[in-house]
Amino acid sequence: MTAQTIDGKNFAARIRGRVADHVARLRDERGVTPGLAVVLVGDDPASQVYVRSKGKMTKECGMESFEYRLPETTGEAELLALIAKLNADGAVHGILVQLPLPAQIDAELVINSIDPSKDVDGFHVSNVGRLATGQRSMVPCTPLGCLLMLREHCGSLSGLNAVVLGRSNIVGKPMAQLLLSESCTVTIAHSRTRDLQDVTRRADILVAAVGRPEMVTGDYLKAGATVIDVGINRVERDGKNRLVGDCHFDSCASVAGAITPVPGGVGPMTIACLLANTVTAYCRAHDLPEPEGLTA
Ligand SMILES: NC(=O)C1=CN([C@@H]2O[C@H](COP(=O)(O)OP(=O)(O)OC[C@H]3O[C@@H](n4cnc5c(N)ncnc54)[C@H](OP(=O)(O)O)[C@@H]3O)[C@@H](O)[C@H]2O)C=CC1
Ligand SMILES: Nc1nc(=O)c2c([nH]1)NC[C@@H]1CN(c3ccc(C(=O)N[C@@H](CCC(=O)O)C(=O)O)cc3)C=[N+]21
Ligand SMILES: [Mg+2]
Repeated sequence: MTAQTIDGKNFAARIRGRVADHVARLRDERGVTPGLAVVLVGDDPASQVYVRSKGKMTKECGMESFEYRLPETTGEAELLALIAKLNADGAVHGILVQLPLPAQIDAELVINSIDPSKDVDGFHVSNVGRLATGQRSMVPCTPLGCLLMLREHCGSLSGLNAVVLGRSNIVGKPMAQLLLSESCTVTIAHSRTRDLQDVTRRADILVAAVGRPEMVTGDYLKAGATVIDVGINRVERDGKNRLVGDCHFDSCASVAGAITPVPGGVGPMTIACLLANTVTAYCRAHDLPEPEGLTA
């Protein structure tokens, strides 16, 4: 038996199409254009790729893209001043500060200085708290993308056993919150979890976000499980640089019912959800109806 591949690339393109439709309607009916500001500090090559890709897709959806590239040596005060300016800018509806930040900058302080209503990453402590308490919030893009794929593939998630592998603030924890809101029975596993395979083998849904290339093999899975592979790991194989997930695709695909590939799975969905969040932020700021099916 071999698992169905969940095509995140195709799904993401459909989401961007719906975002573009919504943006076109805002322009035609109100003469307005949502704007997204992306701030990159330093010159990490992978971050540059993502930021370029985000800017390109923002424009393709008809929105305004504002890009800020600051040197690696940028001070905290300078970055805070830029964010204060973007918070006050009426043309900017979403603000994303690319992580990780250089060591001299306190990332927590910077994130919490973003106006929560413009925090399209959903990392501000106010959005984290609102998500955890079931209040309307901006939802982190990667977990939101995973949720949309799961809803599309599984329908109702109610009562399913979900195991989230990883407990980071940007993926694991918000993913667990979203699955809990869908009435899954949620287990969060991490590096101190004992008998990990016994835990993951109970999962109807497994979300892998560990940052360990191909760690999850078929032995970790219950037959027929739905596997969402968040991992983005650059490895050298046969002298070539390749991108692999946290799951060993072939061995997982022989046990799972469905699985997302890397590349072409969660990654493109993350960017699509960033664009969706920008439109959602615009609509909330102006008391307009938000796009349907693109929020948690
Ligand atoms: N597709 C996308 O859009 C995105 C992809 N990513 C990718 O997702 C992956 C995870 O990212 P992120 O959450 O930021 O990573 P972090 O490094 O912040 O967190 C990794 C988590 O995995 C746990 N872990 C590490 N090793 C093991 C192990 N051997 N067994 C069990 N648990 C383990 C850690 O446990 P502990 O807490 O105990 O240390 C930690 O909770 C990375 O590959 C990253 O590149 C990230 C963001 C977006
Ligand atoms: N403030 C902030 N918000 C983020 O959302 C954020 C961040 N910082 N820092 C880095 C991580 C990582 N991330 C990815 C987005 C898209 C792909 C993506 O599109 N991946 C393609 C492949 C791209 C390639 O070939 O490199 C794919 O999986 O198919 C991957 C990873 C967002 N992140
Ligand atoms: Mg830092």
